[in-house]
Amino acid sequence: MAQAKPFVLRWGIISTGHIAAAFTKDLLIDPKTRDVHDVVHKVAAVGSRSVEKAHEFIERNAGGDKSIKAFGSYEEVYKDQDVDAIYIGTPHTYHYLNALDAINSGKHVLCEKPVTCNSAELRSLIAAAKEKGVFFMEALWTRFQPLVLEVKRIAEEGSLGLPVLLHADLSGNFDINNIPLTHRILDPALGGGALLDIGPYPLFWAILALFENPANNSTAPTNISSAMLNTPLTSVDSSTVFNLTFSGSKLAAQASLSCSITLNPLNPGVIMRFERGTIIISAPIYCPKEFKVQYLGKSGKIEKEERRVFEYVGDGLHFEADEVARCVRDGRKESTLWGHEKSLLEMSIFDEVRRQGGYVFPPGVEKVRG
Ligand SMILES: NC(=O)C1=CN([C@@H]2O[C@H](COP(=O)(O)OP(=O)(O)OC[C@H]3O[C@@H](n4cnc5c(N)ncnc54)[C@H](OP(=O)(O)O)[C@@H]3O)[C@@H](O)[C@H]2O)C=CC1
Ligand SMILES: O=C1OC[C@@H](O)[C@H](O)[C@H]1O
Repeated sequence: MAQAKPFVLRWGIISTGHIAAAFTKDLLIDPKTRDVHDVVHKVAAVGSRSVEKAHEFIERNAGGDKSIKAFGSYEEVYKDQDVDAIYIGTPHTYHYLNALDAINSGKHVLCEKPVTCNSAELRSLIAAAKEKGVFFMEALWTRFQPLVLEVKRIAEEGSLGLPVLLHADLSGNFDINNIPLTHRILDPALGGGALLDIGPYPLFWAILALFENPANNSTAPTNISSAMLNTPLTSVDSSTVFNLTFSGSKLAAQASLSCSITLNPLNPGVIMRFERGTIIISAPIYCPKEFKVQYLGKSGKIEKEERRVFEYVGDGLHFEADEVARCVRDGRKESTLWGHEKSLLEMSIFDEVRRQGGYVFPPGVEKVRG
Protein backbone atom coordinates (compact mmCIF):
# COMPACT_ATOMS: atom_id res chain seq x y z
CA MET A 1 0.00 0.00 0.00
CA ALA A 2 1.29 3.48 -0.90
CA GLN A 3 2.36 5.50 2.15
CA ALA A 4 0.48 8.77 2.80
CA LYS A 5 2.54 11.85 2.06
CA PRO A 6 4.16 13.35 5.18
CA PHE A 7 2.55 16.49 6.62
CA VAL A 8 4.70 19.58 5.95
CA LEU A 9 4.93 22.22 8.68
CA ARG A 10 6.22 25.60 7.47
CA TRP A 11 8.24 27.41 10.16
CA GLY A 12 9.01 31.06 10.77
CA ILE A 13 12.09 31.51 12.95
CA ILE A 14 12.17 34.48 15.31
CA SER A 15 15.68 35.74 16.15
CA THR A 16 19.10 34.66 14.98
CA GLY A 17 20.88 33.71 18.21
CA HIS A 18 22.50 30.53 19.46
CA ILE A 19 19.44 28.34 20.01
CA ALA A 20 17.53 29.59 16.95
CA ALA A 21 20.51 28.38 14.88
CA ALA A 22 20.59 24.96 16.56
CA PHE A 23 16.81 24.54 16.15
CA THR A 24 16.92 25.55 12.48
CA LYS A 25 19.74 23.11 11.72
CA ASP A 26 17.75 20.33 13.38
CA LEU A 27 14.65 21.21 11.35
CA LEU A 28 16.68 20.70 8.19
CA ILE A 29 17.79 17.17 9.11
CA ASP A 30 15.91 14.50 7.16
CA PRO A 31 13.31 13.11 9.64
CA LYS A 32 13.91 9.62 8.21
CA THR A 33 17.29 9.62 10.02
CA ARG A 34 15.26 9.39 13.25
CA ASP A 35 12.70 6.99 11.76
CA VAL A 36 10.06 9.71 11.43
CA HIS A 37 8.01 9.34 8.25
CA ASP A 38 4.74 11.18 8.93
CA VAL A 39 5.93 14.79 9.23
CA VAL A 40 8.58 17.00 7.63
CA HIS A 41 9.69 20.57 8.28
CA LYS A 42 10.22 23.50 5.97
CA VAL A 43 11.98 26.66 7.11
CA ALA A 44 9.92 29.32 5.34
CA ALA A 45 11.14 32.57 6.89
CA VAL A 46 13.64 34.02 9.35
CA GLY A 47 13.01 37.27 11.22
CA SER A 48 15.65 39.35 12.94
CA ARG A 49 15.91 42.90 14.19
CA SER A 50 18.36 43.29 11.29
CA VAL A 51 17.74 41.98 7.77
CA GLU A 52 21.49 41.48 7.26
CA LYS A 53 21.55 39.15 10.26
CA ALA A 54 18.59 37.23 8.85
CA HIS A 55 20.46 36.76 5.54
CA GLU A 56 23.67 35.71 7.33
CA PHE A 57 21.67 33.27 9.46
CA ILE A 58 20.20 31.58 6.38
CA GLU A 59 23.65 31.47 4.78
CA ARG A 60 25.24 29.91 7.87
CA ASN A 61 22.51 27.53 9.00
CA ALA A 62 20.49 26.71 5.89
CA GLY A 63 23.12 26.68 3.12
CA GLY A 64 21.85 30.01 1.77
CA ASP A 65 18.55 28.42 0.64
CA LYS A 66 16.94 31.13 -1.53
CA SER A 67 13.44 29.83 -0.85
CA ILE A 68 13.74 31.01 2.78
CA LYS A 69 12.59 34.62 3.22
CA ALA A 70 14.81 36.94 5.26
CA PHE A 71 12.98 39.68 7.15
CA GLY A 72 14.33 42.66 9.11
CA SER A 73 11.50 42.50 11.63
CA TYR A 74 9.65 39.81 13.57
CA GLU A 75 6.30 41.31 12.53
CA GLU A 76 6.85 40.42 8.87
CA VAL A 77 7.28 36.76 9.82
CA TYR A 78 4.06 36.76 11.87
CA LYS A 79 2.19 38.20 8.88
CA ASP A 80 3.68 35.87 6.26
CA GLN A 81 1.03 33.68 4.64
CA ASP A 82 3.63 30.97 3.91
CA VAL A 83 4.31 30.45 7.62
CA ASP A 84 2.22 28.05 9.75
CA ALA A 85 4.18 27.96 12.99
CA ILE A 86 6.49 30.39 14.75
CA TYR A 87 9.57 29.37 16.73
CA ILE A 88 10.63 31.99 19.31
CA GLY A 89 14.31 32.02 20.36
CA THR A 90 14.62 35.48 21.91
CA PRO A 91 15.77 36.09 25.54
CA HIS A 92 13.27 35.03 28.25
CA THR A 93 11.78 38.46 28.94
CA TYR A 94 10.78 38.90 25.28
CA HIS A 95 8.92 35.59 25.05
CA TYR A 96 5.60 36.97 26.25
CA LEU A 97 5.28 39.81 23.75
CA ASN A 98 6.76 37.83 20.85
CA ALA A 99 4.42 34.88 21.48
CA LEU A 100 1.44 37.17 21.92
CA ASP A 101 2.13 38.92 18.60
CA ALA A 102 2.49 35.57 16.83
CA ILE A 103 -0.70 34.19 18.39
CA ASN A 104 -2.63 37.34 17.54
CA SER A 105 -1.53 36.89 13.92
CA GLY A 106 -3.15 33.45 14.01
CA LYS A 107 0.10 31.45 14.04
CA HIS A 108 0.89 28.30 16.00
CA VAL A 109 3.71 28.91 18.48
CA LEU A 110 6.65 27.00 19.92
CA CYS A 111 8.37 29.27 22.45
CA GLU A 112 11.73 28.68 24.11
CA LYS A 113 12.00 27.90 27.82
CA PRO A 114 11.26 29.45 30.24
CA VAL A 115 8.10 30.14 28.29
CA THR A 116 7.49 33.47 30.09
CA CYS A 117 9.03 35.21 33.09
CA ASN A 118 6.06 34.57 35.39
CA SER A 119 2.88 32.51 35.58
CA ALA A 120 0.56 35.50 35.02
CA GLU A 121 2.13 36.11 31.60
CA LEU A 122 1.72 32.44 30.77
CA ARG A 123 -1.96 32.43 31.76
CA SER A 124 -2.49 35.40 29.48
CA LEU A 125 -0.79 33.61 26.55
CA ILE A 126 -2.79 30.43 27.08
CA ALA A 127 -6.01 32.47 27.05
CA ALA A 128 -4.91 34.24 23.85
CA ALA A 129 -4.00 30.94 22.15
CA LYS A 130 -7.38 29.46 23.11
CA GLU A 131 -9.20 32.49 21.80
CA LYS A 132 -7.34 32.36 18.48
CA GLY A 133 -7.61 28.57 18.27
CA VAL A 134 -3.87 28.04 17.73
CA PHE A 135 -1.39 25.50 19.06
CA PHE A 136 0.93 26.81 21.77
CA MET A 137 3.79 25.04 23.56
CA GLU A 138 6.90 25.76 25.58
CA ALA A 139 9.98 24.33 23.86
CA LEU A 140 10.81 21.90 26.68
CA TRP A 141 12.62 19.71 24.15
CA THR A 142 13.85 17.11 26.66
CA ARG A 143 10.30 15.77 27.08
CA PHE A 144 10.20 14.51 23.49
CA GLN A 145 13.53 12.73 23.30
CA PRO A 146 13.43 8.94 22.87
CA LEU A 147 15.63 8.32 25.93
CA VAL A 148 13.21 10.27 28.10
CA LEU A 149 10.19 8.37 26.77
CA GLU A 150 11.99 5.13 27.68
CA VAL A 151 12.94 6.37 31.18
CA LYS A 152 9.31 7.26 31.80
CA ARG A 153 8.15 3.84 30.62
CA ILE A 154 10.59 2.06 32.97
CA ALA A 155 9.77 4.41 35.88
CA GLU A 156 6.07 3.63 35.64
CA GLU A 157 6.09 -0.01 34.53
CA GLY A 158 6.03 -1.23 38.16
CA SER A 159 9.25 -3.21 38.81
CA LEU A 160 10.93 -0.28 40.59
CA GLY A 161 7.96 0.56 42.80
CA LEU A 162 7.09 4.18 43.50
CA PRO A 163 9.58 7.06 43.30
CA VAL A 164 10.64 8.44 46.70
CA LEU A 165 13.58 10.80 46.19
CA LEU A 166 14.91 12.58 43.13
CA HIS A 167 18.12 14.61 42.91
CA ALA A 168 18.75 16.72 39.82
CA ASP A 169 21.28 19.43 39.04
CA LEU A 170 22.12 21.43 35.96
CA SER A 171 25.11 23.67 36.12
CA GLY A 172 27.05 25.46 33.42
CA ASN A 173 30.07 27.68 33.88
CA PHE A 174 29.26 30.94 32.10
CA ASP A 175 32.54 32.58 33.26
CA ILE A 176 30.44 35.37 34.72
CA ASN A 177 33.38 37.53 35.82
CA ASN A 178 34.58 37.86 32.25
CA ILE A 179 31.39 38.44 30.25
CA PRO A 180 29.56 41.74 29.78
CA LEU A 181 26.99 42.59 32.45
CA THR A 182 24.52 42.93 29.55
CA HIS A 183 24.88 39.21 28.65
CA ARG A 184 21.44 37.58 28.93
CA ILE A 185 22.66 35.27 31.71
CA LEU A 186 23.58 38.25 33.93
CA ASP A 187 21.16 41.01 32.95
CA PRO A 188 18.06 41.14 35.21
CA ALA A 189 16.16 42.91 32.41
CA LEU A 190 16.65 39.76 30.29
CA GLY A 191 15.64 37.46 33.15
CA GLY A 192 19.27 36.58 33.96
CA GLY A 193 20.38 34.04 36.52
CA ALA A 194 20.47 30.28 36.97
CA LEU A 195 16.85 29.60 37.90
CA LEU A 196 15.14 30.84 34.76
CA ASP A 197 17.80 29.70 32.30
CA ILE A 198 18.83 26.26 33.49
CA GLY A 199 16.40 25.66 36.38
CA PRO A 200 13.74 24.37 33.95
CA TYR A 201 15.75 21.18 33.41
CA PRO A 202 16.14 19.83 36.98
CA LEU A 203 12.50 20.82 37.48
CA PHE A 204 11.53 19.02 34.28
CA TRP A 205 12.89 15.73 35.67
CA ALA A 206 10.90 16.20 38.89
CA ILE A 207 7.76 16.87 36.86
CA LEU A 208 8.38 13.81 34.69
CA ALA A 209 9.16 11.38 37.49
CA LEU A 210 7.01 12.71 40.35
CA PHE A 211 4.24 15.01 39.11
CA GLU A 212 3.47 12.77 36.12
CA ASN A 213 3.56 9.54 38.13
CA PRO A 214 0.01 8.09 38.04
CA ALA A 215 0.04 7.76 41.87
CA ASN A 216 0.41 11.55 42.11
CA ASN A 217 -2.87 12.09 40.29
CA SER A 218 -1.61 15.39 38.78
CA THR A 219 -1.31 16.96 42.25
CA ALA A 220 0.88 20.05 42.64
CA PRO A 221 3.69 19.98 45.23
CA THR A 222 2.48 20.43 48.80
CA ASN A 223 5.67 22.22 49.77
CA ILE A 224 8.29 24.30 47.98
CA SER A 225 11.37 25.47 49.86
CA SER A 226 14.26 27.21 48.26
CA ALA A 227 17.19 29.60 48.57
CA MET A 228 19.05 31.73 46.07
CA LEU A 229 22.67 32.81 46.06
CA ASN A 230 22.94 36.13 44.24
CA THR A 231 25.97 37.46 42.39
CA PRO A 232 27.06 40.97 43.42
CA LEU A 233 27.71 41.63 39.70
CA THR A 234 24.03 42.22 38.85
CA SER A 235 22.19 40.56 41.76
CA VAL A 236 20.72 37.72 39.65
CA ASP A 237 20.98 34.22 41.17
CA SER A 238 24.31 32.54 40.47
CA SER A 239 23.03 29.36 42.16
CA THR A 240 19.62 28.26 43.38
CA VAL A 241 18.49 25.21 45.32
CA PHE A 242 14.83 24.27 45.49
CA ASN A 243 13.10 21.33 47.10
CA LEU A 244 9.64 20.03 46.25
CA THR A 245 7.43 17.68 48.26
CA PHE A 246 4.67 15.69 46.61
CA SER A 247 2.37 14.35 49.33
CA GLY A 248 -1.09 15.49 48.29
CA SER A 249 -2.15 12.16 46.82
CA LYS A 250 -1.01 8.51 46.92
CA LEU A 251 2.55 9.53 46.17
CA ALA A 252 4.95 10.51 48.97
CA ALA A 253 8.05 11.80 47.25
CA GLN A 254 10.52 14.65 47.25
CA ALA A 255 12.80 16.35 44.75
CA SER A 256 16.02 18.11 45.64
CA LEU A 257 16.91 20.37 42.72
CA SER A 258 19.74 22.79 42.01
CA CYS A 259 21.28 24.89 39.27
CA SER A 260 24.33 27.11 39.00
CA ILE A 261 25.89 29.36 36.38
CA THR A 262 29.35 29.23 37.99
CA LEU A 263 30.00 25.48 38.09
CA ASN A 264 30.65 22.85 35.45
CA PRO A 265 27.91 20.22 34.89
CA LEU A 266 27.47 17.51 37.49
CA ASN A 267 27.58 13.98 36.10
CA PRO A 268 25.36 12.03 36.61
CA GLY A 269 22.90 14.92 36.63
CA VAL A 270 19.75 13.11 37.74
CA ILE A 271 19.32 10.29 40.26
CA MET A 272 15.82 8.93 40.76
CA ARG A 273 15.41 6.67 43.76
CA PHE A 274 12.47 4.29 43.80
CA GLU A 275 11.32 1.78 46.42
CA ARG A 276 13.11 -1.05 44.58
CA GLY A 277 15.69 0.63 42.39
CA THR A 278 17.43 3.64 40.97
CA ILE A 279 17.56 5.37 37.60
CA ILE A 280 20.75 7.32 36.94
CA ILE A 281 20.80 9.83 34.07
CA SER A 282 24.10 10.98 32.56
CA ALA A 283 24.82 14.64 31.82
CA PRO A 284 23.82 16.74 29.98
CA ILE A 285 20.37 16.42 31.52
CA TYR A 286 18.71 18.47 28.75
CA CYS A 287 19.66 15.85 26.14
CA PRO A 288 21.14 12.81 27.87
CA LYS A 289 22.42 10.00 25.67
CA GLU A 290 22.79 7.40 28.38
CA PHE A 291 21.10 6.12 31.54
CA LYS A 292 21.40 3.20 33.94
CA VAL A 293 18.73 1.32 35.85
CA GLN A 294 19.66 -0.53 39.02
CA TYR A 295 17.22 -3.08 40.41
CA LEU A 296 17.73 -3.54 44.17
CA GLY A 297 17.20 -6.57 46.38
CA LYS A 298 15.62 -6.43 49.87
CA SER A 299 18.95 -5.47 51.52
CA GLY A 300 19.45 -2.65 49.03
CA LYS A 301 22.10 -4.61 47.09
CA ILE A 302 22.14 -4.12 43.29
CA GLU A 303 20.73 -7.36 41.81
CA LYS A 304 20.65 -6.27 38.20
CA GLU A 305 21.95 -3.25 36.32
CA GLU A 306 21.04 -2.19 32.78
CA ARG A 307 22.79 0.52 30.78
CA ARG A 308 20.99 2.10 27.83
CA VAL A 309 22.50 4.35 25.16
CA PHE A 310 20.57 6.44 22.62
CA GLU A 311 22.01 7.98 19.45
CA TYR A 312 20.47 10.15 16.73
CA VAL A 313 21.51 12.57 14.01
CA GLY A 314 21.37 16.23 15.14
CA ASP A 315 21.12 17.97 18.47
CA GLY A 316 17.75 16.51 19.50
CA LEU A 317 15.65 19.66 19.09
CA HIS A 318 13.83 18.09 16.11
CA PHE A 319 11.80 15.77 18.35
CA GLU A 320 9.86 18.72 19.78
CA ALA A 321 9.37 20.06 16.24
CA ASP A 322 7.90 16.69 15.20
CA GLU A 323 5.47 16.93 18.12
CA VAL A 324 4.36 20.42 17.03
CA ALA A 325 3.85 19.22 13.44
CA ARG A 326 1.75 16.25 14.57
CA CYS A 327 -0.38 18.41 16.87
CA VAL A 328 -0.97 21.00 14.14
CA ARG A 329 -1.75 18.27 11.60
CA ASP A 330 -4.27 16.71 13.98
CA GLY A 331 -5.83 20.01 15.06
CA ARG A 332 -4.61 19.66 18.66
CA LYS A 333 -4.02 22.94 20.51
CA GLU A 334 -1.59 21.57 23.09
CA SER A 335 0.75 18.62 23.48
CA THR A 336 -0.20 15.74 25.75
CA LEU A 337 3.48 15.30 26.67
CA TRP A 338 4.28 18.91 27.58
CA GLY A 339 0.96 20.76 27.71
CA HIS A 340 -0.12 24.04 29.25
CA GLU A 341 -0.65 22.53 32.71
CA LYS A 342 3.00 21.51 33.05
CA SER A 343 4.36 24.86 31.87
CA LEU A 344 2.00 26.55 34.34
CA LEU A 345 3.25 24.33 37.14
CA GLU A 346 6.84 25.21 36.18
CA MET A 347 6.16 28.95 36.10
CA SER A 348 4.21 28.95 39.37
CA ILE A 349 7.06 27.04 41.09
CA PHE A 350 9.52 29.60 39.70
CA ASP A 351 7.29 32.46 40.95
CA GLU A 352 7.44 30.96 44.45
CA VAL A 353 11.19 30.26 44.33
CA ARG A 354 11.80 33.86 43.19
CA ARG A 355 9.50 35.12 45.96
CA GLN A 356 11.40 33.14 48.61
CA GLY A 357 14.76 34.26 47.14
CA GLY A 358 13.79 37.91 46.76
CA TYR A 359 14.38 37.89 42.98
CA VAL A 360 12.46 40.89 41.64
CA PHE A 361 12.53 41.86 37.95
CA PRO A 362 13.29 45.50 37.10
CA PRO A 363 10.15 47.61 36.59
CA GLY A 364 8.40 47.02 33.26
CA VAL A 365 9.93 43.58 32.60
CA GLU A 366 6.82 41.62 33.60
CA LYS A 367 4.13 42.53 31.10
CA VAL A 368 1.41 40.83 33.16
CA ARG A 369 1.51 40.44 36.93
CA GLY A 370 -0.84 38.47 39.08
N1 LIG B 1 16.42 24.72 24.37
C1 LIG B 1 17.69 24.95 24.64
O1 LIG B 1 18.52 24.06 24.74
C2 LIG B 1 18.15 26.35 24.82
C3 LIG B 1 17.24 27.34 25.02
N2 LIG B 1 17.65 28.62 25.17
C4 LIG B 1 16.65 29.66 25.40
O2 LIG B 1 16.56 30.43 24.20
C5 LIG B 1 16.49 31.82 24.50
C6 LIG B 1 17.62 32.54 23.77
O3 LIG B 1 18.87 32.06 24.21
P1 LIG B 1 20.19 32.15 23.26
O4 LIG B 1 19.88 31.64 21.93
O5 LIG B 1 21.28 31.54 24.03
O6 LIG B 1 20.38 33.72 23.23
P2 LIG B 1 21.19 34.59 22.18
O7 LIG B 1 21.61 35.81 22.89
O8 LIG B 1 22.22 33.77 21.49
O9 LIG B 1 20.09 34.97 21.08
C7 LIG B 1 18.97 35.72 21.37
C8 LIG B 1 18.47 36.40 20.11
O10 LIG B 1 17.30 37.13 20.43
C9 LIG B 1 17.21 38.32 19.67
N3 LIG B 1 16.95 39.44 20.58
C10 LIG B 1 15.82 40.18 20.59
N4 LIG B 1 15.89 41.13 21.51
C11 LIG B 1 17.07 41.00 22.14
C12 LIG B 1 17.73 41.72 23.16
N5 LIG B 1 17.18 42.78 23.75
N6 LIG B 1 18.94 41.31 23.54
C13 LIG B 1 19.52 40.25 22.96
N7 LIG B 1 18.96 39.54 21.95
C14 LIG B 1 17.74 39.91 21.54
C15 LIG B 1 18.52 38.45 18.90
O11 LIG B 1 18.24 38.09 17.55
P3 LIG B 1 18.04 39.19 16.41
O12 LIG B 1 19.10 40.22 16.64
O13 LIG B 1 18.21 38.42 15.18
O14 LIG B 1 16.66 39.77 16.54
C16 LIG B 1 19.44 37.43 19.54
O15 LIG B 1 20.32 36.86 18.62
C17 LIG B 1 16.50 31.92 26.03
O16 LIG B 1 15.21 32.12 26.49
C18 LIG B 1 17.04 30.59 26.51
O17 LIG B 1 16.47 30.16 27.74
C19 LIG B 1 18.97 28.94 25.08
C20 LIG B 1 19.94 27.99 24.88
C21 LIG B 1 19.61 26.59 24.78
O1 LIG C 1 18.41 25.65 27.63
C1 LIG C 1 19.59 25.70 27.88
O2 LIG C 1 20.32 24.56 27.84
C2 LIG C 1 21.69 24.59 27.66
C3 LIG C 1 22.34 25.74 28.40
O3 LIG C 1 23.69 25.81 28.07
C4 LIG C 1 21.65 27.04 28.03
O4 LIG C 1 22.21 28.12 28.74
C5 LIG C 1 20.20 26.94 28.37
O5 LIG C 1 19.51 28.09 27.96
